[in-house]
Amino acid sequence: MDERALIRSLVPVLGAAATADDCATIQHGGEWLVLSTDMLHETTDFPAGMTDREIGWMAAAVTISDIAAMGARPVALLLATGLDRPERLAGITAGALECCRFYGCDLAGGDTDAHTELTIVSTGLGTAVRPVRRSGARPGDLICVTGYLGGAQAALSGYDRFWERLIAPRPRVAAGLALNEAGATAMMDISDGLALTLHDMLAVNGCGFAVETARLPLPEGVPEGEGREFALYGGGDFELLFTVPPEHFPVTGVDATAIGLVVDEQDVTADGAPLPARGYMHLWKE
Ligand SMILES: Nc1ncnc2c1ncn2[C@@H]1O[C@H](COP(=O)(O)OP(=O)(O)O)[C@@H](O)[C@H]1O
Ligand SMILES: Cc1ncc(C[n+]2csc(CCOP(=O)(O)OP(=O)(O)O)c2C)c(N)n1
Ligand SMILES: [Mg+2]
Ligand SMILES: [Mg+2]
Ligand SMILES: [Mg+2]
Repeated sequence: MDERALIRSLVPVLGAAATADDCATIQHGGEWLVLSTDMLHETTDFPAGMTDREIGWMAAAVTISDIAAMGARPVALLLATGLDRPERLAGITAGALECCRFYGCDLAGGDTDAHTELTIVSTGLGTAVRPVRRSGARPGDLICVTGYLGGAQAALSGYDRFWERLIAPRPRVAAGLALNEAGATAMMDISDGLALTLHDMLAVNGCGFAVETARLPLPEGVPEGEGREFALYGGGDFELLFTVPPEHFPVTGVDATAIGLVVDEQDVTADGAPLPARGYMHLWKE
């Protein structure tokens, strides 16, 4: 059993909307509230060598990234920490606070508990006049990504100069807001690799995604074949994947690359061949 299959099993129980986007959305007054929560564990999410401060930054960043992915502005974050050792709380909180301040978000509360494995749940609130959803892609739109892909996986594979990229994700909040303003039709963040993310988009759109691998922005100094594997199937980059009508791209102030086209045929392809839904996923033993 994998995480995606398990989440799909919730659809008949909760309805499709509960699992359709990076954030839950609630209409409130003249705007929308967006809400996201993410759980991180020491063994699966915090590579050995990370400091508690870096762990705190990462925990806040993954949630702020989901808010950015809606084209929303982060407002407040709650941090629930299950601690294996009580002395870790100070460093974790300092790191999360640093990240929140950087993005203009209030670290407004949380919860503290004892736990065998360090486990952090960060829950974030943001606002948008009109959130950008994962659905909304239209045939003829460009498929684009911000920044470059594969850096976090390059670090995990021994390319030490990408270490910062792995441990200190930089949510693309300003880009998300600008892309919303510029008319992006669909958006999500790339936490689990480009291929899996495109398949997540496919699941909620009535069209398909055709990518050209020669266009992928890759980690500099990594051999091209390896860099492409990292970009397609490695997790932890936290860039934005979005679709946008060609006449609205590029967007001033947003570092992004067009990597393909939204097409009628409901499939994800790379260079014309089906792209497998492979990437970073949590698994359970059968
Ligand atoms: N246990 C759960 N109950 C309800 N909704 C869930 C649960 N797990 C995941 N989801 C929803 O499924 C979608 C996909 O989750 P996830 O892959 O974690 O998204 P993201 O990578 O953006 O955090 C999200 O909309 C999330 O809110
Ligand atoms: C051991 C390890 N592998 C990979 C990463 C890079 N990384 C950080 S968060 C993340 C994925 C996001 O985690 P997940 O629980 O799937 O969150 P979500 O997709 O819900 O945002 C990855 C791959 C890491 N930090 N540590
Ligand atoms: Mg996301
Ligand atoms: Mg999540
Ligand atoms: Mg994930």
